[in-house]
Amino acid sequence: MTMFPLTPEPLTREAFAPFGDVIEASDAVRHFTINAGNTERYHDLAGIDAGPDGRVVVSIFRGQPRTLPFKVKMMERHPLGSQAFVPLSGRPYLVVVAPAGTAPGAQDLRVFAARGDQGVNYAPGVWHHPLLALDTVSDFLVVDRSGNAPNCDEVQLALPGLIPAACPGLVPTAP
Ligand SMILES: NC(=O)N[C@@H](O)C(=O)O
Ligand code: NI
Repeated sequence: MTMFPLTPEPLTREAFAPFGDVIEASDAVRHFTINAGNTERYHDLAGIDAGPDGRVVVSIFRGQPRTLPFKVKMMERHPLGSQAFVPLSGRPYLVVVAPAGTAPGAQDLRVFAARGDQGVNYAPGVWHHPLLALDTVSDFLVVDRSGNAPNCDEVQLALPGLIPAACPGLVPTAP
């Protein structure tokens, strides 16, 4: 089985903008001091969307680590709402996305290496691979939609993508 080589890239707000939001305490986002100077608020970081008939829910995903090299054989999307992942374990992880719309092929995938202090929020309908924790069992706070209508479409990739063992974009968590 041939596979399509995928190259991880560092996660930045700009690069991830076509797919959603990056959730991080960066000087590039609006932030201001509150609580009589004790606390800095990094404000309004992600567009949380549960749609007209959904409810926003907060969960914790405890992910088992994936082994690299990793074959990306499927992708999924949530057409009715956004889905945000914020790491609680402080460890790097991988994010694989493709633009909302037509089912992606391996050549449409983007792979981002996220630091342990960066979260992501997938906009509704953005194709993504399910959680890709690395190295050790990792917890993530997840903010997404709960509702009655089905909200998870899956697609199998005719040609799998391959994430290499040595991910140049994987950087240690910021000090
Ligand atoms: N199925 C589920 O809730 N998780 C996936 O949506 C995922 O993106 O990890
Ligand atoms: Ni998902």
